[in-house]
Amino acid sequence: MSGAPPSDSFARSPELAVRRILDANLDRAREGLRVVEDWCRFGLDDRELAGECKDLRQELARWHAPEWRAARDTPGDRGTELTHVGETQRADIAQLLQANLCRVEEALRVLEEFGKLNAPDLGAACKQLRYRAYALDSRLLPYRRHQQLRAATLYLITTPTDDLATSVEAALQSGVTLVQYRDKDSTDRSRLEQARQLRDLCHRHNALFIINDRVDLALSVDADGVHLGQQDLPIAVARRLLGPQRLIGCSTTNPEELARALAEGADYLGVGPVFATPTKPGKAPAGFDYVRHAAARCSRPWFAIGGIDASNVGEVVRAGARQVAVVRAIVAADRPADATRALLSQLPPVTPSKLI
Ligand SMILES: Cc1ncc(COP(=O)(O)OP(=O)(O)O)c(N)n1
Ligand SMILES: Cc1nc(C(=O)O)sc1CCOP(=O)(O)O
Ligand SMILES: [Mg+2]
Repeated sequence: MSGAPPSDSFARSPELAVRRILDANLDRAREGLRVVEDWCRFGLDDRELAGECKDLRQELARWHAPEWRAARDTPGDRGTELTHVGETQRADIAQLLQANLCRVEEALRVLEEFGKLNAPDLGAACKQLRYRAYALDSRLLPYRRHQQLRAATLYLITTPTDDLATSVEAALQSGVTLVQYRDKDSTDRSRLEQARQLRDLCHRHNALFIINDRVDLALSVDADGVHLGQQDLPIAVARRLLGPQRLIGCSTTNPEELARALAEGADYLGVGPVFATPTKPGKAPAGFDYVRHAAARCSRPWFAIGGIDASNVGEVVRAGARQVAVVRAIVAADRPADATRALLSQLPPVTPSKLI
């Protein structure tokens, strides 16, 4: 390194710096917990989860030594102006919760590491608190999945292509938040590899990742759920295998199938085919009457599917759909990003208040 140090932080005593780190991260962890707690209390009406957040906050407050508070120097903190764009906007409650849980977990990890230097008891306590924060995170996971499902207006379903990951990534970057891996032709080895790759991609972009047909594959790659048709495993069998935390979608073509799928506990429905489509050859279109029926009767998220693209999605929305699923309109498009935007611009977003 040459020249003068870039900041006077080099001149601070390491001991003072560590006190400031402990002070800042004790606050950070408690603030994040407060956000999660208020949602559990006022949004979910879940006394037990709210109580766990409160317990964690109080436990942290007990560790906050006066000498660490005294080390605080907010005007001299060069980090207060570092704001990432993602911190000023949250798409929905699910994202807000996820961001705050991450904040808590990160702060606890920092406390654990720096605590090892001059507060080993704090370090050890924060390790335990971090495990409790992970447990809280996984108890909120099903709720976050349902929120995201309800907020997703465009569902991308894949079909094998030369560079599927590139198309899926373009769609994710353009606003898709729900992806289904559907591959009827490949070997299981290749499905496993592709599913892992797409799962990583989706989770990096905070999108839900669903597997078509195969409960075993969904479990193997830790997907968010599975999509089942009328000829696939019954919902009850899939639920036993997947547990209550993962999503199960079910294809329906008429009012009877829709009523049965709801009664059997599907988390969301496919409603179609709206139009005849070469992606599902031989399946007669259910048409707009069935879309209107779903709009009037379906209390859970449902996706109009079959032959939908940017040129006809407006009609589907006018028939009552607010969520649609597509294969070719994105995967076979010359520019998947443009195709995604063209579809999304015609699908009104769900306002956060409707997600509660
Ligand atoms: C969202 C969504 N809806 C319907 C389907 C079709 O499922 P299925 O009838 O099982 O047919 P295949 O996709 O397995 O050929 C779907 N995949 N997704
Ligand atoms: C996979 C699938 N299921 C349907 C159903 O009605 O259940 S229609 C369909 C194919 C949708 O593909 P595209 O967007 O290319 O028309
Ligand atoms: Mg199927």
